[in-house]
Amino acid sequence: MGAGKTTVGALLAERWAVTARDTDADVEALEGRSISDIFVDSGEGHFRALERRAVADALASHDGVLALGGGAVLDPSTRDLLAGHTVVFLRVGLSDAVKRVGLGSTRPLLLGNVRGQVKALLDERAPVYESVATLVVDTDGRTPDEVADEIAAAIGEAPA
Ligand SMILES: Nc1ncnc2c1ncn2[C@@H]1O[C@H](COP(=O)(O)OP(=O)(O)O)[C@@H](O)[C@H]1O
Ligand SMILES: O=C(O)C1=C[C@@H](OP(=O)(O)O)[C@@H](O)[C@H](O)C1
Ligand SMILES: [Mg+2]
Repeated sequence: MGAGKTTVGALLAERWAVTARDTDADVEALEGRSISDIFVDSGEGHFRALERRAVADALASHDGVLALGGGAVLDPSTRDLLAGHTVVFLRVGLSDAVKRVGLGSTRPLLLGNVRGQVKALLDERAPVYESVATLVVDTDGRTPDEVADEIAAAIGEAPA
């Protein structure tokens, strides 16, 4: 969270003249309620099931840049579906992540103790992110445009 997946995904799609999609937005559109409301009213487990389906649907039908939510790749079946795709890990350190999401973050997993939660999630998830990535890009101290430039330069044309 705060790595810039949603923001950089949209910029990259623009550079490549393809469409951008974001699985969080897909889940919200399908459910007609916000991610926060889904967590509060139906629980994280329900959100993860919706997310798993949204990622599978998008990978099957979408031809462009897809931004995932930060917890999506914790699901083993989602990791399997990503095999064969170009997967970019936007790496972010604690300080920049907290600055970007804000101490008053509305992201449900960060409520209460943003710094502590971000640190715990980064520590726990970094190995998983590295294991699924085909490209790792550091984002600390860089603008979304600079990050998108680096990805476009590393990958070249939009991947098939
Ligand atoms: N490289 C960056 N530098 C500074 N701010 C950024 C950067 N990338 C994203 N942001 C800002 O951080 C916030 C979270 O970005 P977002 O794209 O929603 O991240 P994610 O989807 O990974 O959670 C947004 O306000 C966005 O404008
Ligand atoms: O890391 C996570 O578990 C989550 C990240 C969020 O998306 P972003 O990573 O786009 O903020 C969103 O899917 C949800 O709040 C859970
Ligand atoms: Mg996002």
